[in-house]
Amino acid sequence: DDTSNGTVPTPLTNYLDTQYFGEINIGSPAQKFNVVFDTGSANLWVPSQSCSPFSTACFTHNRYDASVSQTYVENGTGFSIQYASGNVRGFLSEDVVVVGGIPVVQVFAEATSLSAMPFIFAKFDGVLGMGYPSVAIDGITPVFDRIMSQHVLKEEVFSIYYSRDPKHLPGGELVLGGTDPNYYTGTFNYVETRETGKWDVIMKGVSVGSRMMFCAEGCTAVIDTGSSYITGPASSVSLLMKTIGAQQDQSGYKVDCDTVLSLPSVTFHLGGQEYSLTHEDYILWQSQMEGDVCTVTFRGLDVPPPIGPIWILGANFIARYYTEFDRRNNRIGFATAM
Ligand SMILES: CCc1nc(N)nc(N)c1-c1ccc2c(c1)N(CCCOC)[C@H](c1ccccc1)CC2
Repeated sequence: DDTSNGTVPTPLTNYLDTQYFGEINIGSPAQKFNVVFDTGSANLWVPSQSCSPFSTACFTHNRYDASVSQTYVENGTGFSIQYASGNVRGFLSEDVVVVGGIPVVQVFAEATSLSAMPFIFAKFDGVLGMGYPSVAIDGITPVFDRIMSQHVLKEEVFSIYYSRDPKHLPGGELVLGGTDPNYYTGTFNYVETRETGKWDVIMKGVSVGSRMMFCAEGCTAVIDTGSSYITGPASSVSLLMKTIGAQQDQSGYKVDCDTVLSLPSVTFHLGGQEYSLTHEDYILWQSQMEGDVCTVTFRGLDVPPPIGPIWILGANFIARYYTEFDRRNNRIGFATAM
């Protein structure tokens, strides 16, 4: 954790190209936790030692034990957070949190109940929200804001690299204070955030092959490191899936693996640039007992107004486009990932 040049890397683990998480420490002595660094939320929570033994998802993960930490400060305020895929309830505590070697005194939540679906599938323990303070539950100052106020970072930005192949090490990297040229080529193209307070931008359209099919009049896109997939309004995604010949089953959309090579690219128009994903980027090809299964990593999700309708560009987009989140200039930069 070399903060001498003001940039701090944290290696991430890539689980099946669908979950990316890195290690943080909480308390003294240090208690280790795997967390998703999540631009779609702005709170830190980890499972609590005091979680109910009936909460399977809590019980199968590392749990924070306040009673053994010399730097623990009691708070006790209630906490509840809702994600697109699951909710978490608990209470607030305060302790020293260390990210990439930088210590901050942080108010965070001890989770006492996690919705079994889908947290039983979580390979990570908790979530470290990298969103703006304006979306933080209970008005808690987020971790990155606490780090910025220490003035140890070269720039008030953070960047995310997600690898596209679980065998490729590291599975990813978070950089606080800058970017890591080892993981991108070319220059960054920037898009202003739509309203300061969220990591979202105006998208100018979504094309399939050369045809502009959705969002032609403009729409909102959230750049969300906490989502595995790309989501869009259910009607749009279902038309997109029909166009590429995908069938929907209970676990999402599938295509016949021998049609994969002929699938069209899907292009997202952000700022002055077109960001294309090919079948390499949006098909999850898994060889299973009953043969190969090709899952399309798009999901329909209708987010109710006033926030929705929105598109969420998640891990499969970020794996193709190395992303810099710039708090100084309220903008998001994309470069081609290595
Ligand atoms: C990181 C928190 C979060 N933040 C935001 N903004 N959006 C969402 N959707 C999540 C979220 C909540 C819960 C889970 C999740 C993600 N998972 C995905 C990790 C993505 O890692 C990058 C896993 C999963 C496995 C199976 C099927 C669905 C989901 C475990 C469960």
